[in-house]
Amino acid sequence: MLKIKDLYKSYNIKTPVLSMIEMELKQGEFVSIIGPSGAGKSTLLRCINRMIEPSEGSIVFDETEITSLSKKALRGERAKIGMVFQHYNLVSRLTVFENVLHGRFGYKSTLKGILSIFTEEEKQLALEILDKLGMKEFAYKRCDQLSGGQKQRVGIARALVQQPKLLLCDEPIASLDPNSSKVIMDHLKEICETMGITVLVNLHQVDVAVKYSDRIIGLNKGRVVFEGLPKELSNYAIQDIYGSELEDLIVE
Ligand SMILES: Nc1ncnc2c1ncn2[C@@H]1O[C@H](COP(=O)(O)OP(=O)(O)OP(=O)(O)O)[C@@H](O)[C@H]1O
Repeated sequence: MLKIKDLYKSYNIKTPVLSMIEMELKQGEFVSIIGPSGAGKSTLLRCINRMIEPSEGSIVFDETEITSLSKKALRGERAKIGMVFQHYNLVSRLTVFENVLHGRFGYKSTLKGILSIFTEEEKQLALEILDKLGMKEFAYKRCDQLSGGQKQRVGIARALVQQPKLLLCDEPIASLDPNSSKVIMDHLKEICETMGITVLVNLHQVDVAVKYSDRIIGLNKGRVVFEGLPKELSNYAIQDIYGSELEDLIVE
């Protein structure tokens, strides 16, 4: 359902941040991308929905070449790709319910979006998803009154209300404590397994990637240096992925 070929991205002419990226995801897979800080994980994720413009290469999602789409056509494809952010990206003065409904903007005309006109079905869907994530009782609370873990569940609900085929999660647990992290990862795994939504998640924690993923991709300096099953992630592979950063960690 997603096929990336020969993807390059450089922010300046000198050094590419991503080089020769090749990867494929199947429908319903749970795949993690791991790698040291600056390896290009966020850039890769954001190239997929063109929040960042790739420099070269092909990204075929759901049989559509994403890189050559016009702005209007891209909007339609983006609606099928949900995104979850490390810092949630919620409007803190609005309620949980309002934030979740923002996930429907991709399906609306600009005017209906500005006026926040949503159908009864859309409102029902938002409440059902909040219920699934254990957040229905908070629906009419302002988002600035929530804990980090609760905010992230709202972020996931906003992505799910898009009824996406693919969920891109950019370090969704990097700002959370271990208990909240587990709740979020369990929800993402369940969404993948029960709804058949493909989940691609950037993670800093190797143990979490091993526990939850069907497959792991290791990035170092913008290149894929590992791709395999969690059980294939040997100490050598971890060394390849983390390189000198791993040595720094051991010294500490
Ligand atoms: N807008 C930008 N302009 C210039 N360089 C950028 C920009 N965004 C990212 N970079 C650079 O691209 C490289 C990859 O950054 P990216 O955020 O994709 O890595 P990452 O693996 O997600 O890192 P982290 O785990 O710290 O978030 C870094 O060297 C970063 O400084």
